[in-house]
Amino acid sequence: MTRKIALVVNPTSGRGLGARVAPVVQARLESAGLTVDTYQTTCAEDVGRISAEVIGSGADAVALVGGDGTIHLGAQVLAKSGMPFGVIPAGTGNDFARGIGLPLKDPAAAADLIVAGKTRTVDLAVAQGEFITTVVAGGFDSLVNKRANAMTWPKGNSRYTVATLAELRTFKPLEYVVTVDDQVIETRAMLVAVGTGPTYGGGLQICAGAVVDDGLLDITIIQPVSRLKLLQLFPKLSKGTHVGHPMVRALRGRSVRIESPGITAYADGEPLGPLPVDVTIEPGALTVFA
Ligand SMILES: Nc1ncnc2c1ncn2[C@@H]1O[C@H](COP(=O)(O)OP(=O)(O)OP(=O)(O)O)[C@@H](O)[C@H]1O
Repeated sequence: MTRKIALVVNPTSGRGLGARVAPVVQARLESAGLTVDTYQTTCAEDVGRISAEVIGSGADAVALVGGDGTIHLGAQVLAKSGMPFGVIPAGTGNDFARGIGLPLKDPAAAADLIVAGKTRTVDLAVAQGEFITTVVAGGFDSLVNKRANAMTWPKGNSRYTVATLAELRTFKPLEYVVTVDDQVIETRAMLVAVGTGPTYGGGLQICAGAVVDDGLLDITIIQPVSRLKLLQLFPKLSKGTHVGHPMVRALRGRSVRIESPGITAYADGEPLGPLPVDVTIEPGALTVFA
């Protein structure tokens, strides 16, 4: 019997990349003999609504075209549904896709994984009643995000560089209480991150070494460092060479509470809400083509 795939496209992801790659993916799936129903989302709510409709519609699988925001929205209804779920990376960050080892710049190759039909299950974090597909973090990076979001200039990623430099001028290490399972850690830190996968921010290995299906959360505490050291840390995060550095404390656990007054937590690149935040793990919650 012909497999039927629902292709849910966020055309705005990756500043329009989603719209451009969708026809390529549809053609690839159809040429492999699959039946494809394509749905273009018109707003954020459409991603969950359409994914939910598709689960009961007789489709064999869903494929989402988009970035981490789109995957986050889709995961809210696809998690624990058992519905196999394909990802065509089309965002600016694509950290979920990176974490499960998908081809990031080759939509046809990502489509081929759906054609091949091999699936695996991956863990999701849960925080504030939402499934989180990559990383929850709060600290220096929250303040940079907040500042960057309030800026109208410059456009694009350079806004984050400007915001980082501006925030560095006044930033002081924050007081945290981090509870990992039964272990309570009271510490000053630059930021605390909790992830099921290794990266956020488009490849920064904040939870380097996180394994997406080990049933555990990876916790990173960046200890207080000088402004210069913090600036030096960011390029290291891209390469993952910060691992083992004395300023980086790494732990693993099944539940985490992050507390720090006045700090907003971010999850999958979007604001999640003010700390404190409790994070738990839902092992094997998503079934993905990979
Ligand atoms: N038509 C639309 N369909 C779906 N989402 C939309 C739409 N318009 C705006 N959005 C919003 O776009 C956000 C960004 O999408 P997404 O995260 O997939 O792309 P991105 O930001 O380019 O990639 P990344 O998060 O990987 O950096 C979504 O979280 C959603 O809130």
